[in-house]
Amino acid sequence: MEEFKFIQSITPKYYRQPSIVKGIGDDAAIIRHQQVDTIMTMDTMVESVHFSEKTTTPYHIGYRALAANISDIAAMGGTATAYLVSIVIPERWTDDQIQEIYRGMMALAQTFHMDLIGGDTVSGTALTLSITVIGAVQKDKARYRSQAKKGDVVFVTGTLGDSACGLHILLQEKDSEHYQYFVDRHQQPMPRIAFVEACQGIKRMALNDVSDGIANEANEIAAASKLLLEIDYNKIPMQDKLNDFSEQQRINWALSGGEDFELIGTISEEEWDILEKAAKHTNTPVTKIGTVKDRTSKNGTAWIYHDNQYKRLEKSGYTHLKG
Ligand SMILES: Nc1ncnc2c1ncn2[C@@H]1O[C@H](COP(=O)(O)OP(=O)(O)OP(=O)(O)O)[C@@H](O)[C@H]1O
Ligand SMILES: Cc1ncc(C[n+]2csc(CCOP(=O)(O)O)c2C)c(N)n1
Ligand SMILES: [Mg+2]
Ligand SMILES: [Mg+2]
Ligand SMILES: [Mg+2]
Repeated sequence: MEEFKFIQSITPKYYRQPSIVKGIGDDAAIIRHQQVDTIMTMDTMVESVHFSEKTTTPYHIGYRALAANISDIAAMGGTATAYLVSIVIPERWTDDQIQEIYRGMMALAQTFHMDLIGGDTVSGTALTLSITVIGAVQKDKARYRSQAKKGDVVFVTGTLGDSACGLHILLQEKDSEHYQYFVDRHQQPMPRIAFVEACQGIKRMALNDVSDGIANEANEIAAASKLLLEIDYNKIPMQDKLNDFSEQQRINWALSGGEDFELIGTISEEEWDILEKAAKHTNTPVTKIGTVKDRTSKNGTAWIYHDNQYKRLEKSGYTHLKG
């Protein structure tokens, strides 16, 4: 499809958010926020790095790419309002497949009441989706990685390792009907926006979303807060069906598999009750998995208790550039 026609085909007929003063159709979009802080985030998904023909249909490529970005808005404690999509389209991709990618994004955008307000279209060699999401959070209510305090509880939402297990099943072409749950968790992650919205009454909370695996994200909170995060391996929430796989696979997936798009955070014991209520209210499983400590020489790192010993939880998740 010709570029102008393509842009026309993905232009929304109306905008859901009143803050959008100008959407698609000019040199750039305009958003007007007055009483709230604006959140901006961008993540990119590339064919054969983040998805392949074996693992993801065009619809799910769009869905997942937008979900990964909305997850970062949730990790800041906000709500997502609008998004911009830069797409690199190789020649062999058909018009229908590209429309399917947009259908996947539009389905999720509808769930979160978001608007597509711009982007860019170019031809190239690997299908690439680079998405910018704009969000909003009550003034001074953003949840930073640096907000952990000594004595805090470390918690995670949902279960960990599901997405990596789903990826394994898709790549190995295992009986995916029996394991459809894991495949769905890989293809259609649900960002925890409802939960963070329900947490608005909480005074202080550190948050990070699980894109690379908690072995990374726990270290990121420890580093930003200049404290030590101690995690008990036996408390990490995992699906029962994960027991069908080896202990080594389970550990790898839960700690370093990534792409679960759950949240890992820290909160004071005093505010835990409010968090539990928010979790119940939004049907979000939450599990205490550790504690924040102040150990001068080890601050900035995460540790894990497993098989009766404490070990450094090395950053072991997915990294794109190897030093
Ligand atoms: N190429 C870049 N140019 C400018 N800033 C960048 C670039 N890459 C990452 N950043 C910034 O670095 C910080 C960390 O980014 P990172 O992508 O690691 O976080 P994330 O999106 O939470 O993780 P993930 O990419 O695994 O989902 C963010 O503030 C991000 O905007
Ligand atoms: C086909 C295929 N192969 C491998 C993976 C696994 N994978 C790719 S990127 C990433 C970390 C998050 O990336 P980022 O840091 O860019 O957010 C992971 C776990 C996949 N999803 N699909
Ligand atoms: Mg990123
Ligand atoms: Mg993140
Ligand atoms: Mg991200």
